[in-house]
Amino acid sequence: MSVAPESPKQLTVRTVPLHDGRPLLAHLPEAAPLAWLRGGEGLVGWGEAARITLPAENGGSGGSGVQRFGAAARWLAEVLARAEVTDALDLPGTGPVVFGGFTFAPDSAGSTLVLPRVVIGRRGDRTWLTTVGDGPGARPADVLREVRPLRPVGRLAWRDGTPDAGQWRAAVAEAVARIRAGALDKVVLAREVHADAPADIDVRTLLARLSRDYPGCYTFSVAGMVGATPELLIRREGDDVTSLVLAGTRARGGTPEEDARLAADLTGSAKDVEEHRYAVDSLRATLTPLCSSIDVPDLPELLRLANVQHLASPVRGTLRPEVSTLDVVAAMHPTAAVGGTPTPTAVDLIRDLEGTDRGRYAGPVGWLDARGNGEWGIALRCAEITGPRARLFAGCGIVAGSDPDAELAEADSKFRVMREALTDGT
Ligand SMILES: C=C(O[C@H]1C=CC=C(C(=O)O)[C@@H]1O)C(=O)O
Repeated sequence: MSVAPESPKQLTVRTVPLHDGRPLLAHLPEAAPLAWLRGGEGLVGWGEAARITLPAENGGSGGSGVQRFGAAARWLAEVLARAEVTDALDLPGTGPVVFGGFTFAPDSAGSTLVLPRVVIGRRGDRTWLTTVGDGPGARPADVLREVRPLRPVGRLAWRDGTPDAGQWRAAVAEAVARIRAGALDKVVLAREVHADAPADIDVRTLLARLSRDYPGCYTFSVAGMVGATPELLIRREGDDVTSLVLAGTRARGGTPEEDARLAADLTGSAKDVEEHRYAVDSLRATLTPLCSSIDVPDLPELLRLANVQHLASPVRGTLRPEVSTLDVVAAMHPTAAVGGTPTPTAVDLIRDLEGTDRGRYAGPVGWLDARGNGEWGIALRCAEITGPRARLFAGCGIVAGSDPDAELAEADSKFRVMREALTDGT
């Protein structure tokens, strides 16, 4: 477990209104930017007042027996206990805020939470600045310095990941065979592709393109995981929670007629409706004991994004008072949109057939404030950025009626999000 060595004993946290109408991204410096943005609102942050990076849990190589969500909750409680907060706004996202990303698998190291030194947030017409620390550098005038302009990514060299496209197709066929033999109902299989840039990638460039092209998605950047996910695991404000379940996908059409045909094909497809139902059923089963009331629509709606269209079910609930946000996140992960049904069998099959560590892909990503308000998505349509390297991920829900070639094409349409964000001139 690593914690930022400079963590001070006492954390002085101040939130003040900010009268600055510029886009939030315009404030972000290039080094280790943190972001959670949707439609111009959200949070950006930088610097590290405190940080935890968790090791693999028991069972993995080098596993430590630390349960990652529980360890994160304990760390957060300790950090918040040291915070002296002055918060003039008292809104979701004001006061101390941590950004976080958890690994998909328990035996994978790297779940990370960061308390930034500076956060700028926006909700409706209100913008605020939160600083952590007492030094002269914590004054708004010092914090809001000019940042370097965004850098282009440069010419990329693309490589297939492991498994490659052919091997992944075979893995999908194997999964379909196991599902037809009755071993499980659904599994989500993912693959990766890699891109090498000529220099360190300016994550802000990717964030700017993602939030421009996917304004309805959650554009995020947390400790190197960068993407624009359409899938909201949980938003909490007070005791109210909302979630958006996605499963079932078609590409967008090149013409309005083709688009409508693909949409009708999706909503009328028994295979996709079944795939979606597994995801809704697993969410309902997980949320019901945590909520005093829950509202799940009978039928999914259509969610249209620039690259794909999905079957989508918005779910609302009221949390029981004793339940923490990280309890909910831990209980919901992995949903059937990224794991499968039944979950334990699906997760075992993912390990057998993918043969690679997903890292924080398909894990919960988001932010949390000291009152328990927060937004957590599932890290999809994303890439892990390490210096000049990008590792992109995309996965597809496999059920008895899945066709490996169609799934390969669907994964490609999901890769488009990050491929285009990484490509200059798009
Ligand atoms: C696993 C991914 O998407 C999930 C979310 C929505 C629709 C999905 C699908 O139709 O297969 C996937 O379950 C991904 O984008 O990598």
